[in-house]
Parts: sequence; structure tokens; C-alpha cells
Amino acid sequence: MRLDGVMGSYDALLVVSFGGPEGPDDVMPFLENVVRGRGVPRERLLEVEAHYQRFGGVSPINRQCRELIEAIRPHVDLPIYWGNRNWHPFLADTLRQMAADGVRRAAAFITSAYSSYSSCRQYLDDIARARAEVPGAPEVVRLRHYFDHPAFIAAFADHTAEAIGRLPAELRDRARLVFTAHSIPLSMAAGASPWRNGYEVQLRRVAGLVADRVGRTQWDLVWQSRSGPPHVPWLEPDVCDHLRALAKEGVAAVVLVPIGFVTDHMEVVYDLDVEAADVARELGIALTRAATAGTHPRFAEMVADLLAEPEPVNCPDLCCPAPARPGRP
Ligand SMILES: CC1=C(CCC(=O)O)c2cc3nc(cc4[nH]c(cc5[nH]c(cc1n2)c(C)c5CCC(=O)O)c(CCC(=O)O)c4C)C(CCC(=O)O)=C3C
Ligand SMILES: [Fe+2]
Repeated sequence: MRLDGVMGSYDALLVVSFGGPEGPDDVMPFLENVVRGRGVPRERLLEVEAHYQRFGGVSPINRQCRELIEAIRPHVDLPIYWGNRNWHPFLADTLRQMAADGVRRAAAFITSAYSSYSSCRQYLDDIARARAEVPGAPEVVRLRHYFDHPAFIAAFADHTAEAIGRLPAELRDRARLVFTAHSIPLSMAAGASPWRNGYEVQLRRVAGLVADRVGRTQWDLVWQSRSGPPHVPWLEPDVCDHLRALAKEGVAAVVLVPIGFVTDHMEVVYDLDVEAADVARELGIALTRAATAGTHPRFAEMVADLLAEPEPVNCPDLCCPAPARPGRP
């Protein structure tokens, strides 16, 4: 039996990420790329612009992608490329470079772990669009979903234990674990595949596994970073409202665990470390926040595991459809 090719005949690894601004002048053009055609109100955009400008117009996400690539490099015997959906280095520019370097078939590692239009299909669509722009673009095989990979769970479990340890000793046992993920419109959540409500189902699975690994039975899953027009329903409760509810219940300490994200990017460092931290302070709740998977050594090594697996079957075209847009048939 010939096994050549069964382990995936890739000649490069392509890390695909969201992208983020790297200076004050990048912020608005970046935001316009993100929300093009998505019906995000202008006021929301200006609010989010202020979050970025507060950090000098620099999102941490690009630096974190560079660090992740350096952490992956020792484990992977392939050239590694990096392309973003919404900011430089753009996917199309990276694919052009790959074509020039003679890359024919690349494995894509996406820095987004769950199913849904925003967290999966939009990445695949953007890869397809970029490939269509580049003559001779390499084939791109997306590595499988890894939300339930033991390494992803282990990274969050280690970081959760570490965040529990940052609380005052007398509060650690009583602290509530609160997992967070990006809210999405209910219509997008319902359509998230591979099964109905895949986004939420997968997040609950990860939350349960991480809680179990740190020996906790009580935990909550809540949502953050809500966007979009106010009349469109999104997943609730919001993390800040949830902190208020917990304070009423008498909860004295909370550990936030942003399992919905892969790196500590702006939605983590602003929406949790600034906004939720302010609310907790007002409520008198002791709060720590666990790091995301980031460059945890097992997470970086996981990419090599995925490359060695049999080639994944890409999501079917109907998986994670775009939600119906208000005002459109
Ligand atoms: C599910 C999900 C993830 C997790 C999966 C994944 O990681 O992909 C995620 C990640 C991220 N979201 C990010 C940034 C933004 N997301 C926005 C807007 C939106 N996100 C949505 C969903 C998600 N987003 C949705 C449904 C919208 C509404 C508009 C639309 O329907 O598309 C906006 C517009 C302003 C606003 O309204 O907030 C910005 C600036 C950054 C970069 C952060 C940085 O710069 O460090 C990252 C990693
Ligand atoms: Fe987002």
C-alpha cells in the first residue's frame, strides 16, 4: 500500500488571521475593511476606533501572529507564510509571494477555532477571493477545526489555573469561572454548522472540558464585543451584565476565560481588560482574566500535529451560511 500523500502533501503552511492596525492612520481603513457591507452603525465604528486609538492605533494581533509563527517554526519542516483578511499582510499579497516562490499546495491554519459565518466561512470565502485574484495561486487546504484538540484545551486549562492563582488566596475556591466568546447575531448562531448552533455547542464543549481540567463544576458561558444595529438580536448575556448579575448573587471573585479567541487581541485587551475590569471594580468583584491559547507550547506544537493528520475534508459550501441581512431579501 502506498502511503505517500496520505499524510497531506503540503509544500507550505499558511497562517490565516484577522489582521489589525499597526498605527493611528491604519485604524479607520482597517475598520472599513472589516465592516464593508455588514451594516455596522457609524457610531459603533467610531466607538471601536477610540478603543484602538487608546492603544496608539496598534492592535496586538499582528505581533501575536508573528510570535505564534516563531513558536510554530521549530515544529514544522515547511516554509511558513502569513496572510490576513482585513489588514497587511493581505492574503492576496501573500498568495502572490507564495506563487512566485513556487508553492503549489498549502495547508491553512486559521487563528479562529469555531464554526460560524464570522469565525469560519468568512475566512474560507476570503481565501477563495484572494486565490481568484492571483494567477497561479497555490491550492489551499484548510486544516481541520481544532477547538476540541487536547492541546487547545490544555493551553486554556493552564492559563485558567494561572489566572485563578492570581486571585487573593482566600477567594480562589469561591471564584466563578466565566467563559467568554464574541457575540454573534442569533441568525448567524442558529446557522453555525456542522450541526445547528455549532458555534455555541462547540464553545460549551470547550468550556466544560477546560472547567473539568481545573477541577470546577460550576461555570458560565457569556458573550462580549456585541456589534451591529441595536434592533438585531445577538447572543446574550453580555459579560458586563453578567458581572452585575453575579454581584447581586454575592459572587466575590470571577475568572474570565476568553475561549472564543486564539490570541489576546484588541477584543480581549479592551473589552475584557478595560471595560469588564472597570465594571468589576465598581461592583467590588475581584477579577482576573486568563490568557488565550496564544503561544502556549502545546498549542504551537498542535499545528504540527494537524499537518501530520490525514488531509481534512473541507467544510461543504453550505456550511456556516451568511446570515440574512436586515433589509435584504
Ligand atoms: C465570532 C467573531 C470573532 C472570533 C473568531 C475570529 O477570531 O475570527 C471575531 C474576532 C475578531 N474581531 C475583530 C475585530 C472586529 N470585529 C468587528 C465586528 C464583528 N465581529 C464579529 C464576530 C467575530 N469577531 C461580528 C459578527 C462582527 C459584526 C460585523 C460583521 O458582521 O462582520 C469589528 C467592527 C467593529 C465592531 O463592530 O466591533 C472589529 C474591529 C478582531 C481583531 C481584533 C484586533 O484588532 O486585535 C478579531 C480577532
Ligand atoms: Fe469581530
